[in-house]
Amino acid sequence: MASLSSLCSSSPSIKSQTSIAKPLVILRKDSVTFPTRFSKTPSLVQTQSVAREISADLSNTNDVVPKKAKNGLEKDPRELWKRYVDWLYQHKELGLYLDVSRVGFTDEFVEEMEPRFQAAFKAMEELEKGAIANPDEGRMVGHYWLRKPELAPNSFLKSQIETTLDAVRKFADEVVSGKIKPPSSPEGRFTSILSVGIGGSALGPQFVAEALAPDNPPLKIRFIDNTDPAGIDHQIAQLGPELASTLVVVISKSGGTPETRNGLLEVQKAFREAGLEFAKQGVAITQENSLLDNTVRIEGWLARFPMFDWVGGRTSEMSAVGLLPAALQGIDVREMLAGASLMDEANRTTVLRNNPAALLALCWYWASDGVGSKDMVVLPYKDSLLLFSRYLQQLVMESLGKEFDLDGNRVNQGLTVYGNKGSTDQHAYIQQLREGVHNFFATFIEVLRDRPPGHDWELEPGVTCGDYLFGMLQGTRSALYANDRESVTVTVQEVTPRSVGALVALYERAVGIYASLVNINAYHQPGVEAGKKAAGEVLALQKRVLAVLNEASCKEPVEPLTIDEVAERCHTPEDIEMIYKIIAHMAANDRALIAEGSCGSPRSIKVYLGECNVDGLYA
Ligand SMILES: O=P(O)(O)OC[C@H]1O[C@H](O)[C@H](O)[C@@H](O)[C@@H]1O
Repeated sequence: MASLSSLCSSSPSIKSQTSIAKPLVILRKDSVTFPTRFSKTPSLVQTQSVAREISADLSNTNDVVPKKAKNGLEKDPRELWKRYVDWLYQHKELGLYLDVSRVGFTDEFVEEMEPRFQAAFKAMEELEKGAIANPDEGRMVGHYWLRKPELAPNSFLKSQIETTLDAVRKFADEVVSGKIKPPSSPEGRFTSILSVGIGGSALGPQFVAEALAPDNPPLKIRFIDNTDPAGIDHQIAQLGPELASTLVVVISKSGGTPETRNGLLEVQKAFREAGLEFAKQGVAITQENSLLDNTVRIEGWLARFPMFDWVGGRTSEMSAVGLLPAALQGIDVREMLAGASLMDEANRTTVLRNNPAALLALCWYWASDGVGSKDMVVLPYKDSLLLFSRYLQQLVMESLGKEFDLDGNRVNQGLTVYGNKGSTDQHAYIQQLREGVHNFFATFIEVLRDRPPGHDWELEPGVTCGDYLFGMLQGTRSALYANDRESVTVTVQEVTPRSVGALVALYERAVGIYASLVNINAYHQPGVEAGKKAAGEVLALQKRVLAVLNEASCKEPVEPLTIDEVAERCHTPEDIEMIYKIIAHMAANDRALIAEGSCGSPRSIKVYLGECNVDGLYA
């Protein structure tokens, strides 16, 4: 007897690009006359239409059904089943399903949005052909070409993509095999990766490492993704003598990001102190002729791989940025690319119902009124997908969080993303989601396979740990919906390079389509420049404060200055608060005020402050 499990089986894949789905089947054949039209593989449209007939049969009952919720959300279980069947997207070859039935968009809304979706599909088609889809920076947007190089608008780009992929895989193979080895390490091979990068140069590799790294990878990866000295020290301390067999992969598209540069300088210092030659263990992934690229060439590092200006940081997981760290951990990058490519293909259809990325964009628009009025809570019910929401935070919020639209109107757009994992988060903030302020919609990521075949274990008769996890997801989904909280569910068979590649591609495309719906440029990030500029100004002010304090503390007797006087001498009285904070931070770190030779021996700022009556300062 057929069963619902056939919906989830990963039976031999049907060789077709799009979502040929095994039809939904009903457990008890007598509950519905199952159409006999499935003698051949149905197209999705057929499946959908037949599914509509199935659900129509189901709705012919005499049961008393609850009234629809005030906001129009369907609450009748039979109608919900019909909606579930009617709208379920199935990609049979990927074994990936998207359930949008718990988002209450109406048929009228879908009809109303159709022209915008067709425009979005057209824009996406032009983007893939090489249009300047990032007009603010005058750039093409080519991350989809990374998994289908023949899509690239010219042979040079195609060749760059293919050559880089070959070089990444060859290098990784030679490191893992020991053909490329560190100059002096007892193991005689590289055993660790220390990735130095931030933002899109870290979040993708971190997400994929957590999701896909085997229990005993050929090289174990750790990350320096911030300019926190204590964090850097911690990573280097954990490496200890293993620094000698560590491959340092410095990732920076611009090659000039301060945090990454600082991390590199700190790591190079650690290498010097350990008597190791950094260049022989250093690899860079950066744009041609960037500051980092030039450093690599001058210092003769072990290897460098290019980043392309038409790939953004937040969409670089399928470039060398993501593929090199993954391959070094023994992850099958071809499978990642294949999963992404299959998902891309599915997302090229202009039939909204058959386009999973468009369906996601539809749900986002409906749920957040096209203005980000509700947050997207991402809840993967799988430990290994813990970092998916952090990855999506940059992909979604750095793409959609924009002040102006493409016509220059101030829109302050965005879509807030947060979440960790289920069922763990049920013990943290689900209380508020269920009963508190209704300012979100949920995204459940369901992984059907709990453990590798043959490894399952019943912790009570007929029940496994995975059943609990499944039950918690379904229970939370139902409990939220019962209180009118909407959700989508993305289901994959298991966490594999292919399904992870597909998830990355699904959300990259959904962001791009959604951006078209709300008329914004998803591919630039003007807002981050403001923060970087302001940080630079703080450091410049700190230099002036140091000069003023150096001079004052050099005098005999020492010249006590008030905060006001320091600000006056820095010629920026309006920066008095920042000056106060700068001095306090330096005092907390007991910074030396006077460099050797300028005026006596180095003296601690604390000593100087102790000799002054600089009022109001931290102790
Ligand atoms: O890769 P990098 O050039 O070092 O940039 C790292 C990150 O810097 C900025 O924060 C950008 O907004 C991100 O999109 C980028 O991923």
